[in-house]
Amino acid sequence: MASADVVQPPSEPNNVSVNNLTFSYPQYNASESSLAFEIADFSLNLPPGSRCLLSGANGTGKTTLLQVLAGKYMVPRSDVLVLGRPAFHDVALTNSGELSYLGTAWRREVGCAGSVALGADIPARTMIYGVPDVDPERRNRLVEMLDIDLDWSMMKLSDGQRRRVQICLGLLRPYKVLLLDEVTVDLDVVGRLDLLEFFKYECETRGATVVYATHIFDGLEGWATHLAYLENGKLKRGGRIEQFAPSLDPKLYENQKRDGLIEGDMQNKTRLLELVEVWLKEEHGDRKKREEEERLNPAPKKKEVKNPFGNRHMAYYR
Ligand SMILES: Nc1ncnc2c1ncn2[C@@H]1O[C@H](COP(=O)(O)OP(=O)(O)OP(=O)(O)O)[C@@H](O)[C@H]1O
Repeated sequence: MASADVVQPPSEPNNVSVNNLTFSYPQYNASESSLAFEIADFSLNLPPGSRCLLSGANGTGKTTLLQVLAGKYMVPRSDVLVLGRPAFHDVALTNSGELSYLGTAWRREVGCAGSVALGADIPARTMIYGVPDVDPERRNRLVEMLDIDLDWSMMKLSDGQRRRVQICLGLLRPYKVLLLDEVTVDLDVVGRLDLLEFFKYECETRGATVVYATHIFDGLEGWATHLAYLENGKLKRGGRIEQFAPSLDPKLYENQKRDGLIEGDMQNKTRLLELVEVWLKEEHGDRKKREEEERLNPAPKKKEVKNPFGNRHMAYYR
């Protein structure tokens, strides 16, 4: 057999693959500002089982990136692949539940079962049991873990209780890629840590991948396997977490915990937080300097060229 005919077993594909992605909002008119927001030349690969912390200052593009990964905006097919398939073009990814996105606007988007409004006077049971094709064991586990009382009236819930029901609805089907845009913010500490533990279990046992954008670092030490730090739409730092500090390796963390080398969680929580805090402060200083330079030497106004093919390469000339 000629060597060209030898079929090599395919290497395990990444669950998420972002390849030189460039994206700007379609309606954005860059002629209004020299500080046009754009995700630029962004690449990131996340293998099965990975848990990626998406971090960066306010307005650096975390939500935008998650929404592009979720297939909410059209980008060229090869730029964003989820499970090897184009996130925008392959609608079966979201329809099947293989790709799941839980964002801040999600309250409104999926906060209903059929025609029942989220705030209606119906029990949580109706909402949760209204989702078809769900493994009853998984449903029971989620209801228990999220400490949901199935008799709760959806009309009388606190923000945190309503959020628990919503998270449950979003996790009922076993996703392969889960995109989280700070959905744990309303949860109490125990609820949040239980949920993080559940995600970790799902990644380790089912090879799922989670991308989690958050400003809350409690409990992330020993949880995240990857880190993506964004600065103004660019991936400033990204990759396996231990490359930023060997002590952040989740396996090392587990071993140290087992051997009693980690005294209390507080010491741990600060390592990751301290790392990102330094980057945020650096970025803040750089931005102030840049803004001052731009104030002293304003750039000439740019003129927009209409691009009939969408938003990928917004072209401008002076
Ligand atoms: N629909 C939109 N149209 C145009 N510009 C937008 C839109 N949504 C967000 N932006 C802009 O894109 C940039 C990135 O916003 P994004 O919400 O992705 O940041 P973020 O990192 O998630 O911020 P935060 O940490 O505050 O949640 C901001 O400058 C924002 O003003």
